[in-house]
Formats: sequence, structure tokens, C-alpha cells
Amino acid sequence: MPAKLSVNLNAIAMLRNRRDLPWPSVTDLGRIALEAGASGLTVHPRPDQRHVRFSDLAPIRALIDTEFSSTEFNIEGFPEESFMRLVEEHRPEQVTLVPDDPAQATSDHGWDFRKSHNLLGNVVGRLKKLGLRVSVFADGDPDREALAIAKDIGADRIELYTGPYGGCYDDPAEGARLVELLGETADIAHDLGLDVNAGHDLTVANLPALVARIPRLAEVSIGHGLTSDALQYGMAETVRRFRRACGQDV
Ligand SMILES: CC(=O)[C@@H](O)[C@H](O)COP(=O)(O)O
Ligand SMILES: NCC(=O)COP(=O)(O)O
Repeated sequence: MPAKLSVNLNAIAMLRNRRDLPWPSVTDLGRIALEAGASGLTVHPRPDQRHVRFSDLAPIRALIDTEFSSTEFNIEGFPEESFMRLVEEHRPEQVTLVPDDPAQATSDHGWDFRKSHNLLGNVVGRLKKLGLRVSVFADGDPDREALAIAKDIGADRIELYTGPYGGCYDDPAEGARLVELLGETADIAHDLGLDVNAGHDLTVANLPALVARIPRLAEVSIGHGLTSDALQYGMAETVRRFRRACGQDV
């Protein structure tokens, strides 16, 4: 089964936030992405709401519930109390826990599972009681002991942080080295019984090698590269291009 595509709407929201006006509409672009066959929508609300705003979440939840009930809502973020309240209110099908400091421009590393064992254990327990799938952001580092902690605390999936892989678009040898590390990390996660997602700086160009190395990849969430292409090709055509790059029959 090819990897599913979840479209991250943060970059659309950031463009909208340039003005105190409601366009481009995050929900309308989300609808076009789902109509073009995306399997879900992702948002990463940050405490300062500089990307997606807390008020964007209810319309996205309603869009999925009323028009695309076979697709999923994925909410990503650091599990502070305000984030946990958002998740409790909007009940996404998947929560992706990311170790972001509010001052970070964007996500740039996975969890240190040894250091964050207790924090993640409590939070994952709370989310599992709500019946939500939980994914935890992980570096492409084939450290079996660390990944075993992710399994122990009750996570369902890891999301591989693919930023370094996305960043070496002009260095094929480094790309090949990094995709192998991501692949070895995924192999261990699968062996431990964790499913594997991936995301950050994925593009139509770098997806094929990733899905070839990780054929059981469950889902990719993509925002920045996909939104860039949407400006050039339109959202619907871009979603189809990314779905093909995931190996989907489009
Ligand atoms: C966890 C991750 O890699 C993405 O959620 C990324 O943080 C997207 O958010 P921005 O596009 O707002 O940086
Ligand atoms: N989880 C990663 C994500 O949602 C999108 O990241 P990016 O494509 O905006 O880098």
C-alpha cells in the first residue's frame, strides 16, 4: 500500500496572515486538496499562532466530518497544556508530538526519547484515553534503545524528521546516505511494532527514493514544498503530482 498524503496547511495560513483578511482560505485550499485525493489535512498550531490559528481548527474538523469522512485530521505540536486542550476539543484522528520550542522558526529535530520519557509517557497515556492515534517525531537515527522507549510509552507511530534529507537536494551522495539512515530507523521501528510516517521538506523530487527505501511508509505530511508547487501548478494538480511521487496510482 503506497504512503498516504496528508497536506499541511501551515504555509497557506502563513500567507493569509500577511493581512487581516480571510484569504487565501485555509479551509478552501484544504477542500481542494481532499477533492484531489489527499488522505488528510495536517496543521501545526504554535502558541503564537503565527501559522495556523486556533480558530482554523474547527472549520477544518467540520470539513473533514461533513464532506470527507474517510480522510483524517492530523494535529502536530509540542504537548503543552494549550495544545492538549486544542486536541481534546478537536479530536484529530492523529496527534503528532513534536519537541518544538516556541522560539524555533520550524521543527528541526526529533525527540530525545531518553530525556523525554516521563513527559511523553504521561501525554501519550492521556491521548490514548481519548482514543487518538499518537505519532512521535523522531530523527533518522537507527538507535533501537531510543525507539523502544517510543514503543514502551504507547506511541502508535513515529514520524521520521526528514529535514536534513530535504536540505541536501543538491548533494545526491549525502541524500543517499541520509535516506539509508531513515530507512534503517524505519526498519527498527517496524520491527518494534511501530508504524512509520515521515515529514519535513519533502518534495516531488525527493519522495520517490524515500518511499522506495521504506515501502511500508504509512503517511507523509507535506506543507512547504507542496504549497510552493501549488503556486506554480495549482493545488489540485500539485496534490496529484505528490500522490504519484508517493507511488499512488493517480
Ligand atoms: C513537524 C514538522 O516538521 C512540521 O509540522 C513542520 O513543523 C511544519 O510546520 P511549519 O510549516 O509551520 O514550519
Ligand atoms: N510533519 C511534517 C509536515 O507536516 C510538513 O512539513 P513541511 O513539508 O512543511 O516541511
